[in-house]
Amino acid sequence: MQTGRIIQSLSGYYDVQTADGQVFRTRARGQFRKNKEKPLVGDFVEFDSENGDGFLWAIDPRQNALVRPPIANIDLAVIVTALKEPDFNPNLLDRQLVALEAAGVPALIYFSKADLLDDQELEDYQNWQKLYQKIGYPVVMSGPKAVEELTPHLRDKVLVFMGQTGAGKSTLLNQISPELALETGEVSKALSRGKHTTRKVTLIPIPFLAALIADTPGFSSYEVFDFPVEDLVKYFPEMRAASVNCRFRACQHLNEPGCAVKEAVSLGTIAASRYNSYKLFYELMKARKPKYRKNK
Ligand SMILES: Nc1nc2c(ncn2[C@@H]2O[C@H](COP(=O)(O)OP(=O)(O)OP(=O)(O)O)[C@@H](O)[C@H]2O)c(=O)[nH]1
Ligand SMILES: [Zn+2]
Repeated sequence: MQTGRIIQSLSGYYDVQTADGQVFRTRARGQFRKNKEKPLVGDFVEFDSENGDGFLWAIDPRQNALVRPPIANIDLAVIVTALKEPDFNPNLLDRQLVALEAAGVPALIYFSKADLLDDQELEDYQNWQKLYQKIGYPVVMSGPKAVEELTPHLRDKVLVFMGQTGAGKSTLLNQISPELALETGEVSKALSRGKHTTRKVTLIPIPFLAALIADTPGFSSYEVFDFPVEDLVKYFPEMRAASVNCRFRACQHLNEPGCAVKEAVSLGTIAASRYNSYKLFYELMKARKPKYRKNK
């Protein structure tokens, strides 16, 4: 028995890389299908391989996983957010942050197109940068120092890049590693060609960072949250922290008296924009039709 990480899946085959860099093509054992357990790219697995015929025997417990792209054990998601063209949308950024918090995936915010801002705008955006940094998210602004600033955050990690179309993902990848940008571009083009194209998921190495990056970007615009609305506050770290002081244990931080979250918003220690996102998502989640399918 050997252990390794799945670095590619294609038509029911899983390519597993061992610590010494060797790659073995494997198939999942029938027991996985029976248990409705599906190996994901990024999974650490136990497998054996003889004469090129490999089988997966077990999947190690996952640290986290995303649906889009279907990758497990992600160390960092880089959210690429344009400051201009399209205009910065804090709501969209918060939506992506909440989805990542809910999935247990650490996030870094990359603000692209800072060069398109005038001095006044740049000052405003430095305030956004501070706001998110204070919550605990690393924030990097585009510019000549961006790659240098990003490098320590990316080293040795399994990465997913996400962000709206036109946000600047390819441009950033190109700055980090030109060969990589080319490769991802080609792969995503191949993927979008048609529904009948075989679904392939790959982690591509970035040798100088000793990192791996998913070849497909994460979700971009609208994402339905699939957790109970009561949990929403947990995924706003600064609100979660404040909410322990709410008078009522079941406080939803809307109209309840003695709400420590609203108090913090009025004092300015929690940003109004973040609270607005909370309220908006809350309303959207309340308004959606209940789903009767069992979540597994
Ligand atoms: N001025 C400026 N333009 C940028 C920057 N980043 C990206 N752009 C431009 O914005 C446009 C979109 O950038 P891309 O890198 O293709 O965006 P993307 O996120 O990969 O978009 P999709 O491939 O559609 O998902 C291109 O015309 C880029 O040249 C930046 O930092 N400054
Ligand atoms: Zn409250």
